[in-house]
Amino acid sequence: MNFVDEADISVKAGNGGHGALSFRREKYIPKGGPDGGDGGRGGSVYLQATDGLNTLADFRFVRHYEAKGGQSGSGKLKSGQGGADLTIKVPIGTMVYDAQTEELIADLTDAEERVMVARGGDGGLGNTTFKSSTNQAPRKTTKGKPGDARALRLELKVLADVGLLGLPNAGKSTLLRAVSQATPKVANYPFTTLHPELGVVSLGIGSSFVIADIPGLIEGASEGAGLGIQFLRHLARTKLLLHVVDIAPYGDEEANLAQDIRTILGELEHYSEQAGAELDQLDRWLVINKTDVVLPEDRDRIVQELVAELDWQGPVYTISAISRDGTQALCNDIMNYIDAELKAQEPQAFVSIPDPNADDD
Ligand SMILES: Nc1nc2c(ncn2[C@@H]2O[C@H](COP(=O)(O)OP(=O)(O)OP(=O)(O)O)[C@@H](O)[C@H]2O)c(=O)[nH]1
Ligand SMILES: [Mg+2]
Repeated sequence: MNFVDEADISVKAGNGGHGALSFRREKYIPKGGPDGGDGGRGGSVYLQATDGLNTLADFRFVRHYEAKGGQSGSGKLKSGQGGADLTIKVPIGTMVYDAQTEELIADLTDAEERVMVARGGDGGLGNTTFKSSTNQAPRKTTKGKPGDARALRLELKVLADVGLLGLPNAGKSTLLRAVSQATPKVANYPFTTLHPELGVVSLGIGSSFVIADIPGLIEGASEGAGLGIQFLRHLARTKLLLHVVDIAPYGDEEANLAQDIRTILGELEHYSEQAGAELDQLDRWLVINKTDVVLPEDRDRIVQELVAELDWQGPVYTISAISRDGTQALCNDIMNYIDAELKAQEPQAFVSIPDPNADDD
């Protein structure tokens, strides 16, 4: 499922420093020649791909980026210092477009790949440059050139880190709405969601992940009941499944949450067998939703009974997606989980093992 995260940013390279107008002034040298230095070049702006980011969420916090200007030249032939370049880190796979012309500037597919998106302005020339046989004391200098300014659109195809799983009407789409800017349809009837939808959850700079909402599953889905199970393949590459459960299915006098949960697990196993996927091996957290419709003491009792009946060993969360009660804590834990997973995947530091046969003197 291709979902494109987008961000609009503007970049401005540094202006060049101005050239200096100056003449040598020293004792015993009454008519010193010109000694005005050139201005420094302005800093350029680069985008660089890094594997530490997986969404464009950070660009919702900072939208404008500016590199430093060059310093002006000065007397004694001193050139102005160049402005420092600015390198903006973007996720691998970011496509960079000029927002005005729609031109594709770069497709940053490799780690550390870098592209200049705004060139720093050239420094101006000091008056020394204009000295000639006919003009020994030029007063001419030039100004630094302005750095490029550009509006950019960044696009990134993202994959879901977390998948929402559950019966129809459990509140999956409501949860996605509560924690991201995505606006999937929510309604009080089964099969409101017909297509998978993704949302970026952003918890601050450098902390974001992607959640996928898919249509609800029902018993027999793996045999084609309801909307079938085809959408489960979208969850195959996620790291974590959130199993969303309605704490008090409306109008269902004999609500049996444990049974509801087993139904979904059964379908998950069926699907994994059929498709050769290992969805049933993914980590799964229980997210008991709609806690606002029961009393707190009932909530705790229901959850305790449920965990005991299922012999559930994994994490359990109680939330109200509609009032956003508990959703922040859930997202924080997901972020920590994903960060820990990423760390575990990083190659281990090289360890050198001493050669036991080496001479030891
Ligand atoms: N009281 C209450 N109602 C909720 C809560 N979360 C969702 N709902 C309601 O439950 C109904 C179903 O919500 P959806 O988010 O559409 O459920 P879904 O799981 O996406 O359903 P499908 O797309 O059909 O699979 C809607 O009427 C929501 O307003 C909650 O925390 N509390
Ligand atoms: Mg839905």
